[in-house]
Amino acid sequence: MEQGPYSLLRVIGEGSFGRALLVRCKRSRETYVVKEIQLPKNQSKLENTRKEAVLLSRMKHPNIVTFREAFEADDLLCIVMEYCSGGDLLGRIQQQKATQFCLDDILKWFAQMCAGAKHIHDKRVLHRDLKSKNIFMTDNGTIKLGDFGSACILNSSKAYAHTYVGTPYYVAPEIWDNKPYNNKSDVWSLGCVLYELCTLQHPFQASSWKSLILKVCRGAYPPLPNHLPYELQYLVKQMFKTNPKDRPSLHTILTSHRVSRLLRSHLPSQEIVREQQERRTGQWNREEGKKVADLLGEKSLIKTSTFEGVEFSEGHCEGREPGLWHQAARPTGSDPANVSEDSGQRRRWQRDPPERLLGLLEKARLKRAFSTFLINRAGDDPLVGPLSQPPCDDTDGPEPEVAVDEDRLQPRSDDEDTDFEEESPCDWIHEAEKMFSEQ
Ligand SMILES: Nc1ncnc2c1ncn2[C@@H]1O[C@H](COP(=O)(O)OP(=O)(O)OP(=O)(O)O)[C@@H](O)[C@H]1O
Repeated sequence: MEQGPYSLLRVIGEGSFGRALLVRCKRSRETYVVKEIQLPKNQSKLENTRKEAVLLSRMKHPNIVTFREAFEADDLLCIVMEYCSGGDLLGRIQQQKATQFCLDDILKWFAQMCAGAKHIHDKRVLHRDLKSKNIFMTDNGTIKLGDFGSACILNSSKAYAHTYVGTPYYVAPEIWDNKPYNNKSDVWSLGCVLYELCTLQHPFQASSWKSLILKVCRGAYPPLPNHLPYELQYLVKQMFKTNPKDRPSLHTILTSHRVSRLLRSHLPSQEIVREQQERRTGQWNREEGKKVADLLGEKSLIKTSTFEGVEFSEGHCEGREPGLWHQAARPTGSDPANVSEDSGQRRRWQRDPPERLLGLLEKARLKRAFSTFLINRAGDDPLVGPLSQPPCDDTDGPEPEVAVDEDRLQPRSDDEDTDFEEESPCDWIHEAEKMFSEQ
């Protein structure tokens, strides 16, 4: 590092993927963060990892940590990015001690998070590890989403010793149920961050895996304090819908949700203008998309997903079994309540708690609160997670009054939404089971 264009100031932390360093550019004297990621040995995977890292890092948006450059040193891919001197949001929340944030700050920060995450989703990229620790602040108080793409980079190579899951406290119910990660899974995680901003607490507090997963899968969280506006309470409730189809997309949250007006009044005006321009120029017009799809029929490059008005370019779906899209498609006019029954294995929401997972976790040693969660292929501790195993795994003591997702057995799709899933879902529960059986 010292011989290159940057000099090392200090190590600012070590995450699940490697170290984060604070460096100074020798020429400009500006400070940056360098994230080190271990590179795979296999050549073709190496190329993919490089490409993906750079592609993902190059997303440009005022609410996304800015990429500067990437270079390789030894076996490490080093991604140089903007340094957010205000630190991460988790630190900011912890500084508050018991003093609640004012509503303006909550709305201003949350609106910016949504704008950054929406930008990623518009490009068909999933963050997969949204949490207050991955959300940063600049010295002028702007919110920046960081660390997106790490998950994809990590997943892109089997040479890595891990299968990526996410951060358990922020992971949506469908992930515990081994369903594919989708844009609404990011919405769930942002719901957790919004809840933290509103209460300084995590919505799903638990002292055991079992309790955490059951709470998440039931969508059971202590309600927000009454003094917060109804729109926010309603939004949180919707973001914690256990069925991803019932959660609003970021597009809906920012444009046509009850809370949109409040949020948009807290976004900088340039963001509103930018977004309107993007909508005018870049995005598919729904009517046009439908016409093209009708014309081309089965051979269409554009396929409509479970939800109307959703366009997928097949270019984005390489390697996906084509049949799955057919399973996911719902004819116009069919009853959304039946979608989960009719739409095939991958879309079905299982109503039972994930027994398979709970059984598996009984065997796991658990540690490290709030960390990114990986299935460790090589180690003797296959599940590295956030909670320490209590003597009795059954309860968390008396439950406080909780809001439960009452509608979870009667799914109600948000037909206006744009939905997409990860491209190569990994059956991580199966991976973990295999490892346990080999031990
Ligand atoms: N762009 C940045 N600006 C300022 N601080 C940063 C930046 N990126 C990371 N950090 C800080 O560096 C430390 C390490 O971050 P890193 O993302 O590597 O792991 P993590 O988020 O702590 O853990 P995990 O990998 O489990 O998510 C954290 O304290 C984080 O706040």
